[in-house]
Amino acid sequence: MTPLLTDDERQSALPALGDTGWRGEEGRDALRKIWKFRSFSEAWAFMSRAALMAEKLNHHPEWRNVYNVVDVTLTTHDCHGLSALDVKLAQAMDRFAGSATVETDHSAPVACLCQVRHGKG
Ligand SMILES: C[C@H](O)[C@H](O)[C@H]1CNC2=NC(N)=NC(=O)C2=N1
Repeated sequence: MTPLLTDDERQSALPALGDTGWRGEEGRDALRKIWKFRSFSEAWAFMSRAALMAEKLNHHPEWRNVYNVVDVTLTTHDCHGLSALDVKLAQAMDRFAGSATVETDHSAPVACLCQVRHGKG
């Protein structure tokens, strides 16, 4: 069983991850980061490297890719929260992502959803 990060471990690891654009995920003990690459090809190259690291660590991301955007959530299902493996994978992903743009504003006001939208943009 993978242990949850202790308060001390959180204090020492999370602020630095916050500085690179990792955020908490609403309602979960999980880290989230959204990268925007220059192309799908660069996004895929990043995902390939991250996938190999995930296999090596036997620790896998929840992620979504749309064109050049990769939206990653890290948490440890085993202990229902953050463990040292999430910190390790987050740090590795930061190395692999290089200078890709980071989107830190994850939420849009719900008011934007009040009108039915028909396709196109
Ligand atoms: C059996 C195997 O060790 C588990 O299924 C691993 C695989 N990858 C995993 N990934 C993540 N994020 N959390 C886990 O608890 C986890 N468990």
